[in-house]
Amino acid sequence: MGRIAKYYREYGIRIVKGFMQYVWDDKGQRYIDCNTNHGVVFLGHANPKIVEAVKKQVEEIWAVPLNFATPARERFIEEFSKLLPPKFGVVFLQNTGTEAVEVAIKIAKKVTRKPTIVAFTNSFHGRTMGSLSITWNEKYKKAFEPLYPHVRFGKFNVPHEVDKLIGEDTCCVVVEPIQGEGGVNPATPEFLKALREEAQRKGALLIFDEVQTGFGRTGAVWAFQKYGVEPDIFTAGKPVAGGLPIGLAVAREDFGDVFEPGEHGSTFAGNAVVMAAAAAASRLLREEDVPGRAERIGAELAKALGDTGSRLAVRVKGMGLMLGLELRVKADQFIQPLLERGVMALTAGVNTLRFLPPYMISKEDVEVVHAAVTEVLKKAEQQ
Ligand SMILES: Cc1ncc(COP(=O)(O)O)c(C=O)c1O
Repeated sequence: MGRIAKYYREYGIRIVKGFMQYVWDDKGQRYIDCNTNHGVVFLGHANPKIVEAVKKQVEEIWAVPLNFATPARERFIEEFSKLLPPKFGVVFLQNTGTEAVEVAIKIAKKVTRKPTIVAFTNSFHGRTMGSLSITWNEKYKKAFEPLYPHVRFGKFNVPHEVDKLIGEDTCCVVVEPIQGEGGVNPATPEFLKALREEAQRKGALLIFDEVQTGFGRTGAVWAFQKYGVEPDIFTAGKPVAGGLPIGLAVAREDFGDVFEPGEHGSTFAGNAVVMAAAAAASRLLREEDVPGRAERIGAELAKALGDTGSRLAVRVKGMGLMLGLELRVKADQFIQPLLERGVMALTAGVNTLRFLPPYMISKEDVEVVHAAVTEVLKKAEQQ
């Protein structure tokens, strides 16, 4: 029998079931899911409203190429449009976050005809060759060089260097409003405003990568709405189809016809089952005021994480339900002890424990997470 290639750390746990904010292993142990498949399951595991839409679609039709119209895609665009600020009229459908970034870059290159992409320290944009080229951390990309050569990295959150960074050669500036993998680092409003102004001045497009921040997690539907700064294009992915694979770039209306037939494409993009899930997810997000809920319960989780009393804890970072607890020590040593206490978490950067729970996480769950984090930090202090 073959085996699945290994490039992820494994924790010796076999997950067999999930419902809303919880998953269970094959021994019946329950976990509060603050990992959510790196942020994907923000609307909960097997959320009945999404399950219903998927079941119905599976019995009708699964895959239809973008050459033809389908009711599933029509329902998706109708629901998803209600989540878009007026300036954004066009959606480019993909299957993953990294592809969303790739298509955003392709739009910028075609529109501006310039070569250089500006990105930032501690950025993460994906693992295909284009998105990897604008990812900061050497550990992800060293083995695969040479990558796309025309990339200039600037310092994240340093607004006074932005004018030198963005040049006449720049096709686009790509930035996460809150850096996820890089450490849960929110951009400052001054930084995003400086990028907006300078990109405009130099004829470059501003791209916000909202693959991790987007779709309600930060307390707004899109994180940039918290800043009052609008990009030309933004990406989304992870939670948009409730757990099925999706990635998309959303652009200004006038970029809608930028590609000639053949210049861009993707076999699975717009898959009917994914579209049905994404339509249901978009509707649920609006009807249940998911961003509002993320804001309120996120404030409680942030307070709890800031209240461990441990001298190993530095500070809580992030917004809504995208939260990091920065530590004085490496964070990965705490993932296994937290699993043993029924909490799934992630790391971000080297020293940050990251929490990306579903929006329906309860006050009782927050108390369990607080107790588990407090205990594992206390135990580490004593060693
Ligand atoms: C900001 C950001 N962009 C892009 C990606 C890549 O997404 P995917 O793994 O779906 O390709 C990620 C994944 O973590 C991300 O956080």
